[in-house]
Amino acid sequence: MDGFDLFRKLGVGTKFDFKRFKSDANVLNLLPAASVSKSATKKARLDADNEQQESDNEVQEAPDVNHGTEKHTEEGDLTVLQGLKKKGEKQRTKKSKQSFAQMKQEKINHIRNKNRIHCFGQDPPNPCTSFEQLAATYGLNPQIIKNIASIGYTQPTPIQIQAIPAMMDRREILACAPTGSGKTAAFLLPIMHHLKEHKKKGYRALILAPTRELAKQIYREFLRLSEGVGLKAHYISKSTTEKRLEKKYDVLVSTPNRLVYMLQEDPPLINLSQVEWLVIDESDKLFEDGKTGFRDQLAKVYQACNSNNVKRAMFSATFAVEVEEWCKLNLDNVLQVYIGAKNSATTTIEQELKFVGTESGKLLAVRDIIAKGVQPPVLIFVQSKERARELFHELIYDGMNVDVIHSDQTQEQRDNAVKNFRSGKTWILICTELMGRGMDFIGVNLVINYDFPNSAISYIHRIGRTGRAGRSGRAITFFTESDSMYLRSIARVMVNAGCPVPNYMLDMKRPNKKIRRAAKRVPKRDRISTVSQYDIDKLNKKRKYISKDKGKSNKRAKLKRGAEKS
Ligand SMILES: Nc1ncnc2c1ncn2[C@@H]1O[C@H](COP(=O)(O)OP(=O)(O)OP(=O)(O)O)[C@@H](O)[C@H]1O
Repeated sequence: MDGFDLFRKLGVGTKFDFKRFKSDANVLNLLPAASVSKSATKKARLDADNEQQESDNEVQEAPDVNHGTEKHTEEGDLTVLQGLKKKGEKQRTKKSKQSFAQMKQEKINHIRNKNRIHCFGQDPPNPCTSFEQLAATYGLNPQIIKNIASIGYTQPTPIQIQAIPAMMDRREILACAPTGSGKTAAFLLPIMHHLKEHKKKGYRALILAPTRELAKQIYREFLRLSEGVGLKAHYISKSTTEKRLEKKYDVLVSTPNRLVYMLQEDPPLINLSQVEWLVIDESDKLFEDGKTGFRDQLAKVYQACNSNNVKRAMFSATFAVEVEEWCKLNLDNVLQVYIGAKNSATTTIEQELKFVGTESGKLLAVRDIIAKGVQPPVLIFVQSKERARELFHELIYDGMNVDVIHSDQTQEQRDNAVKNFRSGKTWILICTELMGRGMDFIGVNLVINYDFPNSAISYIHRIGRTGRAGRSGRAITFFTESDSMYLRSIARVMVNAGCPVPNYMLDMKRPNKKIRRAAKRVPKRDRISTVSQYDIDKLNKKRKYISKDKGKSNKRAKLKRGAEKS
């Protein structure tokens, strides 16, 4: 066994620093030969450089390479070594860069998979998994980071992880994430970052929401997150009509209706030409046509936001194909961010369907649920303001701590209803679709769909008032035979969220187009009353008869008086 063989045996699994132990290598005849093949040279070079990432085999192979027959001078060998080193260094840098990029991408993919983040669009920015990382990467104001911490947000939610970096990069986005998953902060934080400080330029960001209550809630969240930053936000209430207010604020939160009214005044009461960010919350709702939607109003607002550099962001818990198509056509290099499956309910909600037979069965069922004990606050959804009033009268008569909110009330009444429910003064709030979207009442434990929702989308939003921000919640949906044709779509939402549903509901035939269209209209239902519909009809008939009779006797009396006068 010669010196080389001995070296080979002992050197298995070790790395040899040729530079440091050059004289030893020389003695053992281990220095590389100039005539070795290209690949062999590369291996030798990598070993010589004591590269950490090299495999043991390669190290083992190195002496073979050096086992040349040619004799060299020490200087010549050194030159070769240096040349090899330079070449190898480049390759190594390239290789390590590649493997670093690959590792980084794997990490990013892992973060996205773990948080069920799906991105569509060119070059999605890297997700940021902590608020500190946002500060480090984008220079988010430390005061905002402080505010986030004092509110109690310890880490970003999945939509915040991906949508905040996107908006920080000034990307136009379409974002869909489940109810209660923190979409509001996802768009407010980047806006605050871009606007930086108060400027007397007029509104630089506009946020639209379908209801005044939601607009006010977003405004309040903005105040909380931007405290001490100096930015000024304004929420348009009915009384705001003064143009001079404009320069005082940086951010405007409004409903489309109110804004369009102000834009259409002559001269317009508001100027939106400075708007840099336009955020549409509940975008699928605002894109709806007709009486319940805001599509026309939205078009007018777009026209008014006529700055060249306006960026748009759409957020909602539910997805509509029309919105996606519009965004693809009209937004610049749009990035679509979806969390989880599209149009799915939050998985922290325990969902239940309850067959109640008839309309009167609903009243019995709701009384029964409450009598068995519920943990307030509780929200009860009905399909119309008339029914909200009717149910309210029934439950208040039972002595329950209940209130009602609907669009026929004054703004003050509505504000009080929300305030009392938020503060815990009211335990049960009866509401219409008005409260269905976006409202964030902390800790709603139970949502009762007294009237069956007329779409899966409406269902997802209604039940999404509970189980927010990772909390658990419960939703009970009453149904009668007349609701059976819409059962299938709700049952599917439930199954997708992991809730048990009887098979027959899933096997039901999909209603045809005509029925689906009809389903969009509010179905006619019997009055909500302890007195049966039969008795109500009988009572109404009797009332009619009495009033007719009264009319007759009044006529007779008049004639009698006339006769007496003459
Ligand atoms: N990072 C966070 N950590 C903890 N809680 C958060 C975080 N971000 C937001 N929240 C809280 O989560 C709740 C829901 O947030 P938000 O109202 O923005 O939900 P949303 O996704 O807009 O829901 P919806 O679709 O119903 O409008 C709020 O109470 C909010 O304060």
